[in-house]
Amino acid sequence: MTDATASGTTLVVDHPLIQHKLTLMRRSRTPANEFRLLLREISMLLAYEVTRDMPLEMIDIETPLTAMKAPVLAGKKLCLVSVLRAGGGILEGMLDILPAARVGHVGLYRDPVSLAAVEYYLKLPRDISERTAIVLDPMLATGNSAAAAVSEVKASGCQSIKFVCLIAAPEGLKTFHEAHPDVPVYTAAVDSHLNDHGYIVPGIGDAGDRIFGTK
Ligand SMILES: O=P(O)(O)OC[C@H]1O[C@H](OP(=O)(O)OP(=O)(O)O)[C@H](O)[C@@H]1O
Ligand SMILES: O=c1cc[nH]c(=O)[nH]1
Ligand SMILES: [Mg+2]
Repeated sequence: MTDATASGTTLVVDHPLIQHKLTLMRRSRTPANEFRLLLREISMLLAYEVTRDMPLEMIDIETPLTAMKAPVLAGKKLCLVSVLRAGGGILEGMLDILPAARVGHVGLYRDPVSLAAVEYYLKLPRDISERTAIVLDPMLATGNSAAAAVSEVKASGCQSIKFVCLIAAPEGLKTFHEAHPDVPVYTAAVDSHLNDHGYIVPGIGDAGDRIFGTK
C-alpha cells in the first residue's frame, strides 16, 4: 500500500509473510534470539521491495548452451546506513540480499525527556554521494532520529535516499515527511499512536533492548 501526500510517500509493505513474522515479534514473550532472526527475515523481504526500482542493463554472457544478452544491475550502487544500535538488526538481513552494498553508521540515541535525537557517532563511505543510500532503523516513533540520520546522509552529498523501518507512528511520519519530503519511507506497519513516553503503541517496545537483550 502506498500513501503519497504532498509532503512525502509512505509505502507499507503488507506482504503476508512480513505481517505474520511481525506479529511474532510483537509478542512480549518472544525471546531475543527469535526476535533477531525474525527481524533478519523481514529485512530480507523489505530489501526485495526497496530495491524494486533498481535499473537493469543488458550484458553479453555465455550459458553452457549459447550466447545471450542478460540483465544485471546498472547505475548507482547502494549504501546501507544503519542507525545504531537497533538499525543493526535490519542491516544483517539487508546484507544477506545485498552483499556488495557499502555500509555506513549513524549513532543516535533518544534523549528520554526531550525525545530529541542525540548524535554520538558518524561514519559514512567516502563515495556515498555517488550511491543510493538506504537508511535503516526498525522504529520511526517521533521521527526525530530518522530525520536526523537522513540529514547527516544529505550533508555528505548523497541525493538519492530511502528510509526503511519496521514500524512507524503516524506522528513520526508527519514529522519525517515535513523534514524530508523527497525521501520515501518503507515500513512493515503504521501503528496507532505514540504514548506519553514517545513509544509506539501497540509497537514492539524498545527495539534495541529486544534485539540485544539489554533489559
Ligand atoms: O523516532 P524517535 O522518537 O527518534 O525514536 C526512534 C529511535 O529510538 C530507538 O533508538 P534508541 O534511542 O532507543 O537507541 P538504541 O537503538 O541504542 O536503543 C530507535 O531505534 C530509533 O533510533
Ligand atoms: O516504540 C519505540 C519508540 C522508540 N524506540 C523504540 O525502540 N521503540
Ligand atoms: Mg533503544
